[in-house]
Amino acid sequence: MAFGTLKDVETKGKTVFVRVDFNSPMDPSSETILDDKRFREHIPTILALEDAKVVVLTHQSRPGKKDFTTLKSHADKLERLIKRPVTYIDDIIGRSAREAVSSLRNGEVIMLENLRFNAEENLTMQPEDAKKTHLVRMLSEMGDLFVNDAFGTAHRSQPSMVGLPMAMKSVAGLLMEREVSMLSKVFSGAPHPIIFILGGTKVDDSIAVAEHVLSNGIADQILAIGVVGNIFLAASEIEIGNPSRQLIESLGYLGEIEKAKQILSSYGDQVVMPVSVAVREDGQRVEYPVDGIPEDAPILDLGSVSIQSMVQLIKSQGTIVFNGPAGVFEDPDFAIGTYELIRAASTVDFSVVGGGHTAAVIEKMGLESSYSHLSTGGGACIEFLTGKKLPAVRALEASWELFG
Ligand SMILES: Nc1ncnc2c1ncn2[C@@H]1O[C@H](COP(=O)(O)OP(=O)(O)O)[C@@H](O)[C@H]1O
Ligand SMILES: O=C(OP(=O)(O)O)[C@H](O)COP(=O)(O)O
Repeated sequence: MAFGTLKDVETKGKTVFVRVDFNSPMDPSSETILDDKRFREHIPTILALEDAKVVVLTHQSRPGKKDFTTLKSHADKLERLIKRPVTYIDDIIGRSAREAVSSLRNGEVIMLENLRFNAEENLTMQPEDAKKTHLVRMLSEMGDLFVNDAFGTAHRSQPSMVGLPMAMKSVAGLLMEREVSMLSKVFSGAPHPIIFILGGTKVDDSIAVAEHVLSNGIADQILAIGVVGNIFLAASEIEIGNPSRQLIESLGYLGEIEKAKQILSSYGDQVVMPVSVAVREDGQRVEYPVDGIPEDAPILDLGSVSIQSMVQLIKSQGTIVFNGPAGVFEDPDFAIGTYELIRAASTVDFSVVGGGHTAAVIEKMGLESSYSHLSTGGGACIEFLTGKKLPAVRALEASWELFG
């Protein structure tokens, strides 16, 4: 790693700012956190700082959204999970925040207010400009060390993510370190054959990943499922029916069909797509081969013939990267494709999962421990897999050069 980690620094007695990503699904009316996976993933980093004075920094949602809210419930949730008091401070850089930080004692933990309540945190800027923001100047004067553990936000070039590392000694937290190391292994060191299973609805991201990993010889094959699978079927001149075509249009992805065609013309023999699908007809699940999909029924899952052959293919892999479900798994009639592929992928030597929906199904199935890594990042994980260096990772590297 070209950045420093917790092993490289002394934290005892230091005032340590820890940037985490506790941005979680919330019920805005009751302020209840609906999924605490990100909290659980950051716990080892916070516990590793038990001799320090810990100041937790995070954001929740974005301005204008219903779940853009204060962090009282986040502090309560963290307190329950680490079984130590966590004091919520309803301030970021004002006098009460500064006083709370300066009066911290070793072993104490406080959480400052939602960073995005400060307008500067919502700006996208270069690290050198971010360093000059009021937010970064004030925060960096209050602490000795910055630990960035917020992998889920690592693709955002925002002041806390890229400015703080320019202003103070900074290292990666344990989650950031594990995410970067596990996702890097996909590019180098993971056992072949390597297959990328690309499903769900974020077609533009999936096409970008497919392009990168096929053109750079990272993946041996791509397995296209979900709406991504429908795009590849359409690119192969298969009639996918009006409802599925309309969904692609309404998501703004008609242009992706042309990109899928280009991928097929260069790497066609490495792209596996459905040979059979399940549609809804008269309220029932009905299966068809892809050359006989009805004109007026939506594709909602893989058909059993495809499920069987894809399960066999997945089981023969050394590595799988799983991003996005095979169908509308929220409806039990159309969940089997997603469940069977997830079960098969859990048997492979090295298995990495990106994407909240896929990870949530894996947790629900109780298969989390059978996977090598479930990323906490959605956009961050995808950007990483398209080969881009994430701004926060680059900033940690630059910081280590400056202060390490
Ligand atoms: N054929 C399909 N038609 C419509 N929606 C689909 C289809 N296949 C999968 N989906 C939907 O994709 C959604 C998840 O996609 P996405 O957000 O890309 O996954 P992830 O969060 O794992 O990255 C699910 O809500 C699922 O219902
Ligand atoms: O949840 C996040 O991203 P994700 O939904 O892509 O996983 C991060 O907290 C970043 O949030 P943002 O997309 O509002 O900058």
